Amino acid sequence: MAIQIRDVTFGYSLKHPVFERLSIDLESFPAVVLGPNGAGKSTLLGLIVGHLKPKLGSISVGGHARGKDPRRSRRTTGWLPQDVKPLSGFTARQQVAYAGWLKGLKYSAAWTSAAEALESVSLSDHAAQSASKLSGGQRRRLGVAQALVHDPSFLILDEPYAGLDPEQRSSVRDTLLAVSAKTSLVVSTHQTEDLEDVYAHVLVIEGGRVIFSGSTAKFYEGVPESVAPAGRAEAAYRQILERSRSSEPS
Ligand SMILES: Nc1ncnc2c1ncn2[C@@H]1O[C@H](COP(=O)(O)OP(=O)(O)OP(=O)(O)O)[C@@H](O)[C@H]1O
Repeated sequence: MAIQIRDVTFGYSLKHPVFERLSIDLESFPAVVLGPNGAGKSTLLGLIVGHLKPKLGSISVGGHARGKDPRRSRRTTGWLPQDVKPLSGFTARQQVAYAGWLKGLKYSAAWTSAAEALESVSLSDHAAQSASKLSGGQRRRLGVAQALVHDPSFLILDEPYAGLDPEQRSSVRDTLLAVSAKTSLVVSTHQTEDLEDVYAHVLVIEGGRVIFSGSTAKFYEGVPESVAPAGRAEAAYRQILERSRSSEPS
């Protein structure tokens, strides 16, 4: 179950493409996408999900071309965008069930799966609460529940840890570890502390270019042994950025 991106060009405006002839193969999951602000992480995930359309090139997810069968894409892919909007007048469980129904579940299955999805992100206690009254962190977890309610083959999460306190982060991380056993997970994050525990593949992008794509072990290559475990991912990331910047023509 791979994700293949071939010669993709995409921009929000014609003058400023975010990606030009971008090609990426993702075959090992969970995969994490790292990169500075504005690197193109959310745009890349939006293209993989099919929420954005490439101007040129092609994207295939699990052997199926994106854009050919939108209903199939919705059924097989779960998506957490950066901004999770509460639906006015819906409880948390109703919102998650509605997301499941939109993705092809029957009403009763969506209702049952919504309770399970809320449980997996530790939101069961808020299932009957109005979605618009959830805190920022709770809303983020609601978004994760919405993304996984229909048991998708691919789960694409844009900054699932944003705005979460350490306890909530650890709860979402445990959820991701659990779901990664049965779904191909792609996560964009600035959170590198748990990288080694969760991800098999690391992708680093900067300025719309891939500057690293490889196994987590390869990502750490060259980090001195003297660096403490808590700082190793950050050191590896900085090393890749510095290497890429110093090899750019001035
Ligand atoms: N809706 C939009 N309209 C116009 N330009 C956009 C839009 N969304 C993103 N961009 C631009 O596209 C580029 C890539 O942005 P993107 O949000 O994909 O980066 P990112 O790596 O996810 O950043 P961050 O870490 O800040 O979330 C940036 O130059 C950004 O300004």
